[in-house]
Amino acid sequence: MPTVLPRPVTFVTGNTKKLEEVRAILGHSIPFQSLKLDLPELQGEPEEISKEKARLAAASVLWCLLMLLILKVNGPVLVEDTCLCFNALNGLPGLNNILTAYEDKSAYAMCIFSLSLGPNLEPVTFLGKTQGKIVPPRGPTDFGWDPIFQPDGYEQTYAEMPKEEKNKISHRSKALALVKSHFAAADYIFQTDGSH
Ligand SMILES: O=P(O)(O)OP(=O)(O)OP(=O)(O)OC[C@H]1O[C@@H](n2cnc3c(O)ncnc32)[C@H](O)[C@@H]1O
Ligand SMILES: [Mg+2]
Repeated sequence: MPTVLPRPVTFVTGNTKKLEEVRAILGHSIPFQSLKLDLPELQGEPEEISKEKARLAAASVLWCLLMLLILKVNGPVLVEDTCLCFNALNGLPGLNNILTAYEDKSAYAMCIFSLSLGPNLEPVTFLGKTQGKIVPPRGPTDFGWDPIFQPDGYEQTYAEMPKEEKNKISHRSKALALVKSHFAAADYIFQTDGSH
């Protein structure tokens, strides 16, 4: 039985840069709209989010928020949480300068999308990771920690790369590839009134 979705997928974020990337990566692959809302930071104290597991647990708190958003949006909702995790600090997201004390500068960028299709349906999560290392900042400073993250196999930081290049290899694009396959495989029908 196909699942009928009454609206396009609403991506909720307070971060314009994130939205730009999601838009560019998704293109027209799924019916999509956005809602700018400052989502509460759900992680709590930094120590609590030091482990990937805890991060995933935080995602379950996010599920509750998703339910509220679904009622607000009255359709499928997609949200995303990102972190830059340092291997020397056991996956702890945190300040670049802490790392100067460690020889191991390896890190990974991680993105977790949560998709909720309706109040009675279990949310689905999609995780994308890109391995790299922390370097002294290089490139434009308009998006978070992009200047200090250099992905493995590249001489440029995320910030120095052309956007299309980052969007090909990023944590976000890997997670969104899973979102796209999910939609390609699922039996969803988007209801439209023909006006768009
Ligand atoms: O409303 P939301 O979607 O939560 O937006 P946010 O800005 O709070 O985003 P996160 O909590 O997911 O991200 C934590 C920080 O990481 C930054 N960030 C997220 N994705 C990034 C990326 O691809 N490159 C660099 N910095 C990024 C972002 O600017 C935040 O300062
Ligand atoms: Mg946030």
